[in-house]
Amino acid sequence: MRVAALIPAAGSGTRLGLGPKAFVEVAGRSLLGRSAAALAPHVAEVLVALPAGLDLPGDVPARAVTGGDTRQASVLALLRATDAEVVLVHDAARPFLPGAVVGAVIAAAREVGAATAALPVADTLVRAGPGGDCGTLWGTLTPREGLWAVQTPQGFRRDLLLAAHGAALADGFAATDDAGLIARTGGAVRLVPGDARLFKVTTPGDLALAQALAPVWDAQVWDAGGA
Ligand SMILES: Nc1ccn([C@@H]2O[C@H](COP(=O)(O)OP(=O)(O)OP(=O)(O)O)[C@@H](O)[C@H]2O)c(=O)n1
Ligand SMILES: C[C@](O)(CO)[C@H](O)COP(=O)(O)O
Repeated sequence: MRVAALIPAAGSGTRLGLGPKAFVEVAGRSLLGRSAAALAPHVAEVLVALPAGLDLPGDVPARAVTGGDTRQASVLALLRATDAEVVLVHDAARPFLPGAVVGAVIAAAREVGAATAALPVADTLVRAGPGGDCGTLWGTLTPREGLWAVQTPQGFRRDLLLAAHGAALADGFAATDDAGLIARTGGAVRLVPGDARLFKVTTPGDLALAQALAPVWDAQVWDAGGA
């Protein structure tokens, strides 16, 4: 089965505040360039959704489409631009992607039809109510067992994901990720162990962390196994 990597990279990076986030560089390489380079060895083609009017950086070996107003719309544009049987959706904003995670997600997507990298939640989760800067503690979500933090890549049989996007479009339903759209249609999604280094660069604090990690990552001091 032919596998394509789909990279939504059309976000504006509002929370980071440095312009279109996929183009922000960490240790001399854009977030998008890092994500695309990690995926390329595992797939037949790489497709990227970009903000309207922007071109791919020269060092990104990929085909570009124009993204939409939301991540979900950008992924749908990517899905419509490929005929690969299996697609791997990965945020440009997650630049440190171990090859072992890519391989595991592809294998699970082939077997089950849908899969996502995820990590078990290790912190206590609370719901905030009004009051103060962050609110006051409203309640603790228990039990913590069974709660996972979802990462990307997420892998799917393309026909399943297209159908799930079609159903969401028809209902005006918005999800924060593609696995959620599959689950909403009643489809099974396999959770595959992700990696702590696969964090999403969302805030200035995340960017500082990425800048600290990049030299070690680039020196390949760590193996590509899960963490
Ligand atoms: N209309 C959009 C919005 C987001 N994305 C992509 O989806 C991924 C995850 O989104 P996020 O981290 O929220 O990025 P931004 O939308 O750029 O960030 P912000 O919400 O802070 O503006 C990113 O690779 C982003 O480029 C996209 O392709 N199209
Ligand atoms: C897809 C995702 O990265 C999984 O955790 C996440 O839902 C994206 O959320 P964002 O608010 O669009 O960054």
